[in-house]
Amino acid sequence: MAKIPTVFIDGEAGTTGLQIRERLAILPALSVRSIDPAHRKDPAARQALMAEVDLVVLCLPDDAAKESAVLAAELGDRAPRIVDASTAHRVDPDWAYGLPELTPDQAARIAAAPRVSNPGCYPTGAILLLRPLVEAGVMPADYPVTVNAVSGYSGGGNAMIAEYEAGRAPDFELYGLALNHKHVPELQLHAGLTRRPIFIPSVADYRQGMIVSIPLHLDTLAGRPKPADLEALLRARYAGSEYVSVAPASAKLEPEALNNTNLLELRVHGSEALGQAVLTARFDNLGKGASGAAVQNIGLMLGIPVETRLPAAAE
Ligand SMILES: NC(=O)C1=CN([C@@H]2O[C@H](COP(=O)(O)OP(=O)(O)OC[C@H]3O[C@@H](n4cnc5c(N)ncnc54)[C@H](OP(=O)(O)O)[C@@H]3O)[C@@H](O)[C@H]2O)C=CC1
Ligand SMILES: CC(=O)N[C@@H](CCC(=O)OP(=O)(O)O)C(=O)O
Repeated sequence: MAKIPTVFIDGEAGTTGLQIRERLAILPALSVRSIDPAHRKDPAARQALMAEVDLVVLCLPDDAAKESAVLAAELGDRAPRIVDASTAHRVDPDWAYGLPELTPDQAARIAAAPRVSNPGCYPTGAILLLRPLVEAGVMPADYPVTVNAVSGYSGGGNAMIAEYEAGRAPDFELYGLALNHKHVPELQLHAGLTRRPIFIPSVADYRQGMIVSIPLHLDTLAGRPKPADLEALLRARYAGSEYVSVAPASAKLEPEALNNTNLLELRVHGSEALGQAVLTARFDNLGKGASGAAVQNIGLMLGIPVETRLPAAAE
């Protein structure tokens, strides 16, 4: 009988790690190996476990993720394949960008890659909206893009969750107003933009769920498209996609509808008469924005079927 692949989640006790663990625990096609909690921050213990598994998932702060990638590389022939959930390697050309829907051949690239960098939650939505427009020539690569977004507080990991759940955080706030959010470089690179986009995230007092939105003046795009043309372009691009779909425009949109799934909905709202549109992406920041996406990538890399929804949501 073929050996069942083994996976070690480095950072298993964190927000992203726990959710990946829950999703992987129900899969018969792989086996999760856990580290002794007393040694979970010990580099030698982590490296020893890495040497015994086929794949390691890094659910760590950036510096610790960089350290783990070095620990894995030191193993040479015994190095496991890696999925990194942190920001550390998302614009590194030696790592495959873990967004299978990025281009028609990206899923195959991920399946063959030794090292995969899981995308940031906000860029996942923005790139899926923007890249098809840039590739089609409708949006010039130097277009002055603005991306607005709202996230549930789980996006900030254990520390932010504790602040919100203790009632010490505001109901809603904008942040990243110095315009230097850590997601801008990967958003720009993988959307195919030559001009740095403006990105304004916000966080509100609900646990999880995200909306990314991008306003457009249609007369500034090539060919002066109507909202329906943009919608048709996105529909054609994601036809047949298991997780990404194009939904009808709506007057209102709330961020929690896709929680605990790996689904992502794109919409083109707008008015032909006004020559204006707003593109939106709705998804779970912990699902397609993090753990669901990581499990999707693990399935591609190990060539096994996976359940990307949380077990509680999969019934
Ligand atoms: N939350 C989200 O929506 C998303 C998060 N990510 C990324 O995933 C990664 C993890 O984030 P998240 O799960 O939110 O963060 P958390 O703070 O919830 O979890 C991080 C975990 O890593 C542990 N840890 C810290 N340093 C080390 C170390 N040196 N060795 C081993 N373990 C260590 C922490 O332990 P302790 O708490 O004891 O320090 C904690 O258990 C980050 O890079 C984040 O940017 C990516 C996409 C979305
Ligand atoms: C609400 C909140 O604080 N969100 C986080 C992003 C969460 C995330 O996805 O970041 P990574 O994928 O890069 O780890 C932030 O803005 O820093």
